[in-house]
Amino acid sequence: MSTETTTRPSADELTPDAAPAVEVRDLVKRYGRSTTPAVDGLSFAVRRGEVFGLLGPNGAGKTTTVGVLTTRVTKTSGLATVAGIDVATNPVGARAVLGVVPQRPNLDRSLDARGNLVWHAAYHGVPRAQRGRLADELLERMGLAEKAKTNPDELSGGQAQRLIIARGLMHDPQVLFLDEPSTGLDPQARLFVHDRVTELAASGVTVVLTTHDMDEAAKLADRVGIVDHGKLLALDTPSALVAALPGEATIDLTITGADVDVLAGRLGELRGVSSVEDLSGEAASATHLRVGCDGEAGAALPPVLAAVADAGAVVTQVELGEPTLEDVFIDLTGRGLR
Ligand SMILES: Nc1ncnc2c1ncn2[C@@H]1O[C@H](COP(=O)(O)OP(=O)(O)OP(=O)(O)O)[C@@H](O)[C@H]1O
Repeated sequence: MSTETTTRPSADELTPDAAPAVEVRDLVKRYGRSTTPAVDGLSFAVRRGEVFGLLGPNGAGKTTTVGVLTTRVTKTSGLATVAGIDVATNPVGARAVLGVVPQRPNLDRSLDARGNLVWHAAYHGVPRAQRGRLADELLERMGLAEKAKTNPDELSGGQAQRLIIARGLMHDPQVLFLDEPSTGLDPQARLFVHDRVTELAASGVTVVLTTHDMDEAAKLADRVGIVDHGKLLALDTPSALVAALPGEATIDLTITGADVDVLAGRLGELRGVSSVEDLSGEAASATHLRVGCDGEAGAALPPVLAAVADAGAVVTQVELGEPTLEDVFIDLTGRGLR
């Protein structure tokens, strides 16, 4: 009987430079006497320089996974590495290469904004001569230069969040973990944080973010992993996940003046059209047709509109329905509230 061999070296055998930015393998976390594990055999790897989104409903195990990776939570079993460093056997080494922006603000209220940054740098062994300069640079980058001497209690939620991101960057981490970075932010602050994330990734920092915001994930993440009940359900680029979704793009048409059966028949024969449904209510004065498309709704739209015009009908409303990452999320994790 042959023994099974693996050709791929494990992260702990790789030199730190060649290892993935983050790897979890068969990770399990069981809290206390809980019968169901919060993380249940999770495996995934994040490439260097990637923005990786970890998505999942409430209680899916995202924060726990990030907690293990950032050395705040002790794993039950499995492997978790950051930049090739095993976080369980070398937590100090791991903390030197990672930055954390936690879900709940945890600024030191006995220090002002700049003091929080400088103290964090000192904790991480950044030379004294560099701390002040770095703090000023990051306050500037995060739009907080005016708030250097402000106590965290007097910052708005969005300003505090930006300060926490600055703090996470003070020791020049290779991997930055952002747990729901834009929850509670106004649209400007959210955009600002998004721009900083994109900038960080461009400068070579790997970013792992958890979010409930599907638009944020689709916009920022190179790849996303969808987890539920502590298990990985899917992992791919947002566009590949959407493309693999069973379901289709749709064109909803509201029209008047057509023989619906004839029109539906003609539409059904068009290339790119996979289905035609009559959704008109019995008492409706206009006809509502839903046209299912093989590819993108935008590509099927011109021939559909031409066929409607040929049938002598008038279109009063058109709506394109493209599947989104949110549809993928709901498809995989269901509609039930946790
Ligand atoms: N300190 C803890 N002690 C016991 N159980 C915990 C603890 N922290 C989390 N859990 C449980 O572990 C499971 C996963 O929680 P976790 O916070 O990792 O989920 P999440 O995906 O981050 O959720 P959310 O999106 O709501 O932040 C949940 O069932 C939660 O109740």
